[in-house]
Amino acid sequence: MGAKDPEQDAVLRPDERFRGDYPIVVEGLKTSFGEQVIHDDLDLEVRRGEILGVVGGSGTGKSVLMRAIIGLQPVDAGEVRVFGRSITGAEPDQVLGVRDRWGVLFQGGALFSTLTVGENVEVPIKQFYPELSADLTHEIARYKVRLSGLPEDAVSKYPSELSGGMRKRAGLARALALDPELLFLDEPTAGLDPIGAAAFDNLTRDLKETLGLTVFLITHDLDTLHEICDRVAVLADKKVIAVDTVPNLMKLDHPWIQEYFNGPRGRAALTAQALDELRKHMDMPVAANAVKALDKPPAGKA
Ligand SMILES: Nc1ncnc2c1ncn2[C@@H]1O[C@H](COP(=O)(O)OP(=O)(O)OP(=O)(O)O)[C@@H](O)[C@H]1O
Repeated sequence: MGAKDPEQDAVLRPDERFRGDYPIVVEGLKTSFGEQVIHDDLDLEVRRGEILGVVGGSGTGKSVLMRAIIGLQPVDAGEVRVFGRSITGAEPDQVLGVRDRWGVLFQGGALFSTLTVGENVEVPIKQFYPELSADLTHEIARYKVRLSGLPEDAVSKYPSELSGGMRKRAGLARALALDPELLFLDEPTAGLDPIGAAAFDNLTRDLKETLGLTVFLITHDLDTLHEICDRVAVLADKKVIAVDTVPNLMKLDHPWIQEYFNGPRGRAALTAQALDELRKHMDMPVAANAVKALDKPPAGKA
């Protein structure tokens, strides 16, 4: 548990990266809207350097949990600590030095429609580093847009001029604006075609590996869970009922988990992942034959 780690609760200097084991610790969280209790005694720890997938049925409170962690959701009970600092009940200026260490891609991107992509990325830079020159701010924004896999000319485009996939990447560029250590992604591949979704997954994994990010990733996308998540947290019954790797979760005897991971869509995602692995070894006849067999559409389908 994080409290035993001497680095866990150390106060960070602005130039220092978090070195504790758990950048996010949630203990005994309770949230509600009026009479409707969303979370009750929920615990969660996110490990440094992992991509943690967060899944659960619609309305189980995945987005509300993310909002509670970043301090946008009032909390009835419990505590949220990010980089060892308590977020619950803290005034915004008390968590300065923490808020600029995370980036958030909200569902739908949440870009300002009247600003260009570049200007959108500049917003957090200007907010947290107003002393930077306009030239340097533009340059950083341009770099983040390129890092997110957008072409150079996207910098001067408005969100309405971009495809859905490009808008997600623009939202990601803004989330990366401050060189975060922690990235929150709320359903980043929703609405993308499978090729666009796979490309976004690859980008997330590459960024995690090259920038050393910890990623809190809400998703319904089984391919994403199989392909890039180190562990997955399952929300049900107002709590996180399990956190583990996908293969370990699949062994659990919970009805929702079984239906989700071992149902037809879960099995299809697993087959797709197996095919990807086998395609890397097509020089081996056994792999080539297996790909040929598995790639056939099921009987009765065109
Ligand atoms: N601002 C709000 N006011 C009242 N109820 C809310 C508000 N935001 C969320 N809720 C309720 O909280 C519950 C959890 O919502 P949340 O958006 O976290 O679900 P989710 O697990 O992210 O769902 P989905 O997978 O459909 O996006 C839902 O019942 C929702 O109606």
